[in-house]
Amino acid sequence: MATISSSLLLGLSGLLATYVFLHFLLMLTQNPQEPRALATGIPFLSPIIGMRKKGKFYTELRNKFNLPVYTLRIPFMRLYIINSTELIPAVQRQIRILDFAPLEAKAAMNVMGASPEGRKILVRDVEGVGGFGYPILFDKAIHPAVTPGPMLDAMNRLSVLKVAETVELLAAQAPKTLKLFDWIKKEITHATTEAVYGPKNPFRDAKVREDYYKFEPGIITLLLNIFPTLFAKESVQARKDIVDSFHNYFTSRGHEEGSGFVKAHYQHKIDQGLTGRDIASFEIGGIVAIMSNTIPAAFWLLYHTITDAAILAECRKEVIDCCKISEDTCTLDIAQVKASCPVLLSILKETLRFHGIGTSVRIVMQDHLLDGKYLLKKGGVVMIPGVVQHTSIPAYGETVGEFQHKRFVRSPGRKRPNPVAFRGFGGGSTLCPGRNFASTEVLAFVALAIVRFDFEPTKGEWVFPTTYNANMAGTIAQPDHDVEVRVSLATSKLADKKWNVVLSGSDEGIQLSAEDIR
Ligand code: HEM
Repeated sequence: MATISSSLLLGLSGLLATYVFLHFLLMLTQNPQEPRALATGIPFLSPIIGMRKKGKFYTELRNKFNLPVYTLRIPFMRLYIINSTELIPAVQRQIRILDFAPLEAKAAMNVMGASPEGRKILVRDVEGVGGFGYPILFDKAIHPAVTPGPMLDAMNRLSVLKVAETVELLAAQAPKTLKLFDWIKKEITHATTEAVYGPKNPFRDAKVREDYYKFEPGIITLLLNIFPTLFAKESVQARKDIVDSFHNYFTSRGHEEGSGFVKAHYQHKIDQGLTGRDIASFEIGGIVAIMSNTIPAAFWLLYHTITDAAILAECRKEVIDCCKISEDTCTLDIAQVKASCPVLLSILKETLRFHGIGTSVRIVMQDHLLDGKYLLKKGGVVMIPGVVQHTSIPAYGETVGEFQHKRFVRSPGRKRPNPVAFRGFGGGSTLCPGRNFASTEVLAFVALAIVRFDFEPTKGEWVFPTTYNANMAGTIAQPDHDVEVRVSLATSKLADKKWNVVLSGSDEGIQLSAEDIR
């Protein structure tokens, strides 16, 4: 008994000594000018434990301490968490001091599975740019292809055409019971990849589609490099198979018949010196960018539009008002939908706000005094959790916890939400370059679905899907379970018309981020 007690005592004293040591280590290495360190209960470990709560961890700390910015200390790393909307522009202005490129290069290395030569290209210096030239020059290389104008119109025209074909096919089969998320995943994958990759689209092969869906859940394990061959075995194998298909695509010059986007991306890879299978490996990043958020965004936009009869009626009217009706044909120009359906557009933004789980990150390249006040130390990571902004009462008012379909409709006398607090497409140097392409596609999809069909839940009532298990690699949470619906043709004066869906050219983008608002 005496032996047990003394061993226990020894153990407890050891624990206490470690605790005291870590506590002092944290205090002594935390500069008073740095943002205050929080979650220090168990030094260096409490933040890791807290992060298991995902976004809730950051909103709880924001609500409890109400600090503009704070520090989380984890082993060998400082995380600076931004709460204040006003500090975001100060972070985003320091493009190379608070830089995403080194993190992007590291993430790309782990997720894409490039060769040693490809990895070197990701991090090497480029004349006139400096280190990490590959990710830094990437945005510039693809900019013309994804910015409003003829190249983007051509890519979007194809995606609109594919979406219209999907809707036509379902109209021919209606009434029909289907699982909403499953259907959207299939159809958005098809429309998006056809528009980007053209007639030799590797995603036409069902095996490639299945490989992508197997690959996606392992992204975080790959990103953090936690023994991926052990813990993300299926993902690693699926990635290899996707790379094989894309290697064939590029070697048979499939990209030459694809969009301006895939051509520009390919040219960037060649200009930066990539060769062989690395050209296909690096495409993994492009595939994740075009797919991971577009599918859940389309699902939630449709879900929020069809589950409330009043909202559905309002949105339907907006879309029908855009239709040009001749004797037997109904022509819908999606450019008109983008310009003249403010409620539908508002639901898209509210969807991205309400279901947004993304975090913008930057690495501190040299000691920096943020906003002249807060010391950020070299090597630290700045994080802007979208969920903190999206639940901010100062930015969105007391109704912030509700889904308000007209929140983003601009009208005189109504205070508009602070645009900087909308992080659906990120912001600053990492603002999503695909936002116009993706938004046009999902708006077209939902606009057509709601004018052509009625949706009824087979359970008799709508059961709002939870998102507890959402994959944190995405920016929009995926639903935990699917929603089964009975789809029938909508009864309206347009029901027996032939549908002609077009996209006229436009140099105007949609106002999707603070950067788009002039
Ligand atoms: C509704 C669908 C989409 C959403 C919600 C979305 C959102 C985002 C967000 C939040 C980021 C990160 C921003 C940050 O870290 O600050 C991002 C990055 C990116 N997105 Fe999207 N995205 C979507 C679709 C697309 C599509 C279709 C494309 C391609 C055509 C695309 C291309 C990219 C690229 C290349 C980046 C990386 C930018 C960089 O690191 O500089 N996205 N997106």
